[in-house]
Amino acid sequence: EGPIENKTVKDIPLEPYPLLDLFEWADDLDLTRDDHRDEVFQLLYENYVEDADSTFRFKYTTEFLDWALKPPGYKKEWHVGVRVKATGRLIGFIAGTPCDLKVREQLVKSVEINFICVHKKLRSKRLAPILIKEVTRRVNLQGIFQDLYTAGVVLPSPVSVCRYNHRPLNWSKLYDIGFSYLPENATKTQMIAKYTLTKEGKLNGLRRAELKDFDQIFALLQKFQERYELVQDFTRDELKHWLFGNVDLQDKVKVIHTFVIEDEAEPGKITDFFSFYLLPFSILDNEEHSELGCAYLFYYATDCDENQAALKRRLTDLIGEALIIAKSLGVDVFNCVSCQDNNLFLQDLKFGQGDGILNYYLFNYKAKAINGGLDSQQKVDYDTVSKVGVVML
Ligand SMILES: Cc1c(C(=O)c2nccn2C)oc2cccc(OCCCNCc3cccnc3)c12
Repeated sequence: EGPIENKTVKDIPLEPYPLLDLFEWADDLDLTRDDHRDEVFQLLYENYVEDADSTFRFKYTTEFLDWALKPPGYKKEWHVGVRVKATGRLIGFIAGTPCDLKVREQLVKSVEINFICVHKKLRSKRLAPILIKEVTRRVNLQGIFQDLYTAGVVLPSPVSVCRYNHRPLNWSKLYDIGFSYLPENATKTQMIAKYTLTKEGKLNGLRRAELKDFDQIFALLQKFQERYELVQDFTRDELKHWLFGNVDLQDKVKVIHTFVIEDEAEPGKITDFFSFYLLPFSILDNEEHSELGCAYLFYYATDCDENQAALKRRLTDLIGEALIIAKSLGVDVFNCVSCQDNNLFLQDLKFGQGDGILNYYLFNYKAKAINGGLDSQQKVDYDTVSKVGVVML
């Protein structure tokens, strides 16, 4: 296992990749400027569609982009844009963000590539491969030669494959918009009852995380993720950003929500934490509903280290709390991927398997395949846990 091609910075072209004559690189792009951030927002909002039949489109907030695109150590050169020369209009974008990895204990300095987007009207111009080459060139110039990215499409040799899972929180709305179906042997009342949550969870000591908890959260996650073969090697500042984001944001526009369990027997001691981020979808063709509230499970950890059965019970209770909180925030569906130890709680918490597959790619690094929690038919294997600890946005 290791890098495939050992390039050095001096092999890397200093000039940007050539573009078709009517385009130019947006070298001035600076996402600390509201006008530039809003241009990226607009491009993604109108052209970055997740589901195949264009029923839904990600409903970005600028707060989401600020959080996702500007973690500690980010480089503005890695926010790569393409403009139409004649009009200055932004029509292409791709982002790289710092993401040091550990692949089976090997430290791999890498960058996470995300948000690749080309304007709908310019899809056939082979711009996407040039965007990937250009952001890779700029990352290489900084001495980083490995990239991590995920895609629904199958490209040569993913390092891991995971599956989407969905937990309805507002079943009747998901049914109305055609996302959830009514099984033959069930009535709508029964389906609504199936997904109804209790008002309170089971765990005492649950509260929102505060910055004073951070040291314990950091230590808890470092220890917890020793069980995985692919993890992000967070600095303290990075994890603080990913779990607390802009601490001064009101709950209403907060993107990232992090909670802790404080040990009743030992006040001040944090035994568990979990987090999820909110990223709604616009519903494109439904007069009754215009938006779908989505929460995505993010990082979590527990100090429960007895046996698999105890861990299963603990994680089920912990993420069960996340469902109740997400529901109280108006979320309609709680999403997670078959990574981390998620397979332990998917069934008991009534997650359904999605038809979305998430391939993890590690560019320019040869690694034996890492268990993504799926069986040979790429269905969730509820009897195994994945060895993937990295949660991609
Ligand atoms: C996307 C997504 C969906 C849906 O498409 C969906 N759920 C309900 C209705 N729909 C149509 O369901 C998931 C389940 C697990 C992980 C997921 O996504 C994992 C990756 C999420 N990426 C979000 C993101 C991050 C950065 C930039 N843009 C988008 C998803």
